[in-house]
This record gives sequence, structure tokens and C-alpha cells, in this order.
Amino acid sequence: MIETRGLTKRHGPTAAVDGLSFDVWPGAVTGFLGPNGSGKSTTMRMIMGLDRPDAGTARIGGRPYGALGWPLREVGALLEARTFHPGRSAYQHLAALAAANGIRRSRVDEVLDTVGLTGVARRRAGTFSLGMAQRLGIAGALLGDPAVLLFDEPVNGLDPEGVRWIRNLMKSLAADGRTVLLSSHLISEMALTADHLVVIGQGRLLADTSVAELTAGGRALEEAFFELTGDSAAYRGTDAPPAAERGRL
Ligand SMILES: Nc1ncnc2c1ncn2[C@@H]1O[C@H](COP(=O)(O)OP(=O)(O)OP(=O)(O)O)[C@@H](O)[C@H]1O
Repeated sequence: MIETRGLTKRHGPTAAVDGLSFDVWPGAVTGFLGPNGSGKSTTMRMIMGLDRPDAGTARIGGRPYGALGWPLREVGALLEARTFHPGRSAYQHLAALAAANGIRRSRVDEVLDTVGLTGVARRRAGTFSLGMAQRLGIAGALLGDPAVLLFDEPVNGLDPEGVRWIRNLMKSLAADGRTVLLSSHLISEMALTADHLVVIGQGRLLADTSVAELTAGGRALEEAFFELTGDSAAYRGTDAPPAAERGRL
């Protein structure tokens, strides 16, 4: 499981994450929702030991990331798509990760197959489209067969087949008894994929509840999300294009 307690990260005067405490349980997909800039990525980076909290703790299976013996075998994460060397092939990238983490080489072919990249495994990963890069990142997360998985916007750039594939993959990882934390702005997808939701705004916890509870009485998840986050959206556009452009249309 994942546990955060009083997790806080400041960038200058603003707190990107502000005293955040929540648990992510095994055997379920937990959706991580919040408006742009609400602190989701920063929280995930602190869980993965990539950002140091100013206060509070994040633990994976009871230990901070830095205390994990073979991190990739205990927790896998897709945080940014293009974290590979562009000159390496997908196969080489995963084989290097496997070697560095004491993972058997044959596992590379298995995860390439899972993410559908077997046919392009020898191509330079630098030539991959965004969706292909996302698939490679997911392969890296799955490589160590970890019990805990974090995915930050995994459907970003994926085609409709890929979106459905992600949905089913998340569900089957949870059905295996793994802990799955998934961020996405696609609320309709979240409604289909997640069992539980952690909703944040301006770095603070707004809700920690089941999807069933939020959508009780037939309420759409999107509606519940706007009710929860209404006051905390930092960036809001308008429907009308700027006047000069409108004149030209
Ligand atoms: N390295 C950084 N330096 C300064 N500010 C940062 C840094 N990283 C994040 N922030 C700020 O922290 C806040 C939270 O950002 P974060 O990326 O965690 O939000 P998010 O919920 O993942 O957003 P999005 O949905 O847009 O991806 C934002 O105000 C952002 O500008």
C-alpha cells in the first residue's frame, strides 16, 4: 500500500502539496484527481523519491522509497513518457533497466508483449510517437512485477484501442491484488476504471471516497468532481475566442 502523512512541498511561497494524508489500498484502482496545478504530479514524485518533501512522509509498503532494497521490484511508475535515451531501442532500454535491478532478461520480452511493442522493440525509442513512448514507460513500470504501481496520465497520447487497453490493464493489476494509483483528467475514463478516488485541490485533500459513493443517486462523476473542486481550479479558460480572431471568422 501507499501511505502519505502530512506530505508538504513548497515551491517558493506557494505550497504545491499542503499537508496531504491519504492511503492507497491494494486490490483496487485508486484514481487521483484534481485540477491543473493541484499537486498530483508533485505528490507522485515525492512518493517515488524524486522530490524531497518539506514536511511529512510518503511510504510504500511501510517504507520510504529510499529504503526499498530493489525499488523497481517493489514499485513501478510511469511519471513522464520520455525518460529513455532516444538512441536506445525499446528492448535495449528495458534490458538495461532489468540488468540494473536484478530482473531476469526474459521479462523484457514479456512486458514488450503486454504493452504491444514487440514489433518495434528494435527501433530507436527516440522515433516513437507519444502513445508509443507511453507504452514503453508502462513496460518499464511493469518490468519488476511490483506490488505497487503509479501512473500519471497514462492515457495521454493513446489511441482509442490504447485507452481501452489501459482501462483493462489497470483493472487486472488491481484484481491481482496490487496497489494502483492512477491520475487522469478524463473523468469519463476514471468513472469506468477506478474503484476509489482521492481528489485534491491546491495541494489539499478534498475527498477520499469510493466512486460508488460519489456517484450515488445517479449523479455523474463529472458533476461530483466540479462540486468538489469548484473553488480550487487555478486556471480557467473562457468559451469565446479573443475578439481580433472572431472578426476574421
Ligand atoms: N519544479 C517546480 N518548480 C516550481 N514550481 C513547481 C515545480 N513543479 C511543480 N510546481 C508547481 O506546483 C504546483 C503543482 O504542480 P503539479 O505538476 O504537481 O500539479 P498537477 O496536479 O500534476 O497538474 P497537471 O494536472 O496540470 O499535470 C503548480 O503550481 C506548479 O506550477
